[in-house]
Amino acid sequence: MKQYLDLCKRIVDEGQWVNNARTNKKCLTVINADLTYDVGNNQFPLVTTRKSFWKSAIAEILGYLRGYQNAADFRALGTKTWDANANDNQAWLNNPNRKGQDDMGLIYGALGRAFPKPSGGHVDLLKQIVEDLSNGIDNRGEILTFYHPGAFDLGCLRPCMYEHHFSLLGDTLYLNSTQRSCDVPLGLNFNMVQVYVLLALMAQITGHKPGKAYHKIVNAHIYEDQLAPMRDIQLTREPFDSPKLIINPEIKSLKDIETWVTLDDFSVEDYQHHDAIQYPFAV
Ligand SMILES: Nc1nc(=O)c2c([nH]1)NC[C@@H]1CN(c3ccc(C(=O)N[C@@H](CCC(=O)O)C(=O)O)cc3)CN21
Ligand SMILES: O=c1ccn([C@H]2C[C@H](O)[C@@H](COP(=O)(O)O)O2)c(=O)[nH]1
Repeated sequence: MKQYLDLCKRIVDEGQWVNNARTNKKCLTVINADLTYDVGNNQFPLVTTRKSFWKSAIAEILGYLRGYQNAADFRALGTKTWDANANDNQAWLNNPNRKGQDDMGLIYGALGRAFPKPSGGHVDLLKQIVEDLSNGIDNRGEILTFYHPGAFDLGCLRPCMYEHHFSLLGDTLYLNSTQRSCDVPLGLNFNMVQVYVLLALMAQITGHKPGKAYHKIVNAHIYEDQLAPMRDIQLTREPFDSPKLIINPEIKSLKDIETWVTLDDFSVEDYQHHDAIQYPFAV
């Protein structure tokens, strides 16, 4: 939580204004931030200086792992966070590749679970990584990537957290996640939860202890209409101790994640938080 507040404060104090053409909004921006989450010691990085809708964040990462590409599937899992990008962005509505209401196109898991090979066909990156790690193999390239520049015009948004690299040291699993662009008031509140949950789940289904997750952010920004609530409300609040995340131990395989896991398989204990803050969302 302190790392998050330090980053928010750094943007407020040192950020530079950048015009963003896609959203037509100005962003107060810094370059490079490195956050670390101690998953092995259950230091769940949930924001406490406002109410965080952590279930929505977990629904998003489950949807990515399942390769979803439709906002209705994300809603069925328990989050509406993809509705606006699928249905309200004019550039995507005008794109001939959009296949109707709720279509998000070829993004995130839709790519990572079926990454096109130059020689033809696809590779399921996640399945391969789970197989390797389950057999104790780390080939120094256990990389789940969602980044395919050749597919940008086929999806509603380029992936923000675009790469997850897993590593084994003895019986402990580590994760390095990379994010190219970060909406710190809204997106990061979710992305911290997602990096944590991804390592915890992957360790659980591959039979390893979770270690640390390292989260690299390149462009970290606050949109102009989010600055006042961040600076004048959220940053004036004292954080509470971090809560604990409990994951159903019956989740034992990638198939389990693909077939029966729901948000009921996750719970948070001892979550003390300040009141909710509604931040504007840039589509
Ligand atoms: N501008 C922007 N920021 C983002 O963080 C973002 C995008 N676009 N587009 C793709 C996804 C969608 N994400 C979202 C979308 C909405 C919320 C949101 O509205 N959060 C509210 C309420 C969530 C709820 O009730 O479930 C919040 O207070 O956190 C968060 C992340 C993250 N990503
Ligand atoms: O997981 C996510 C997804 C998206 N974001 C934010 C970062 C940016 O504010 C927008 C994406 O806009 P681009 O013009 O494609 O950079 O969404 C996030 O923080 N986390």
